[in-house]
Amino acid sequence: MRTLVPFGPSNPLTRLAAVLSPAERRQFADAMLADVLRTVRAAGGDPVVLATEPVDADAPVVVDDRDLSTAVEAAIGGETAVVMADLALATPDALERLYEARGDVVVAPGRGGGTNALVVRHDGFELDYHGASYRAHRENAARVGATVEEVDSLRLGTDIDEPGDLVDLLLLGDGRAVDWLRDAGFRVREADGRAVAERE
Ligand SMILES: Nc1nc2c(ncn2[C@@H]2O[C@H](COP(=O)(O)OP(=O)(O)OP(=O)(O)O)[C@@H](O)[C@H]2O)c(=O)[nH]1
Ligand SMILES: C[C@H](OP(=O)(O)O)C(=O)O
Repeated sequence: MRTLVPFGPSNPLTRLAAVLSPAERRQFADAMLADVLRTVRAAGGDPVVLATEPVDADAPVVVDDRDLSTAVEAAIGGETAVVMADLALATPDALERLYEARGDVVVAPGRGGGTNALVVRHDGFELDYHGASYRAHRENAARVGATVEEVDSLRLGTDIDEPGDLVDLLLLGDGRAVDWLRDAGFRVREADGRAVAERE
């Protein structure tokens, strides 16, 4: 399935600014993008990077500097998946479940109310990313009479946004992003019975 992978490489991952420098955030974002592209291909998908500026990537790149929802809506055509570039825990199995779910709209919600992955098979469906986009996308589907299927997946539901997400990647990840984190000195430490990510 054609799979758009939105990517904003200019000052990415600002919620990780407390633990990564601007240059490190860009390197880490690139590593996660590479992992997502590889996983999309392994699931049988056909990735297209939808970026705000030209980037080097192992996939065709479409450049559109308009806001995320406008750019995704313009790039969708026919049956299209949208998989965020910060889903560094995504596996081929999880993406296959997304592709195989029926429904005019298929949503994999992210923790905190986001829409981490989508399949759109309905012409009238409007995109509304940021904020509680999961809720907005369900409402937008209902408005145009589109059926919605939800994919309940830890690996699609865990986007890497905040320092607290890094422990999930260190424990469950398997790719360039987790290698980058380890090379940067991040380790899992147990503190008061909880696992936390810490930089050496
Ligand atoms: N094409 C495009 N992709 C975007 C844009 N904004 C964010 N993205 C991508 O959409 C996905 C989810 O966005 P966020 O979680 O907000 O990522 P981010 O902007 O790097 O991180 P924050 O600065 O912490 O919000 C990531 O893959 C981003 O690279 C945009 O304006 N255009
Ligand atoms: C783009 C946005 O990502 P988040 O900021 O929730 O990670 C969303 O999923 O609507």
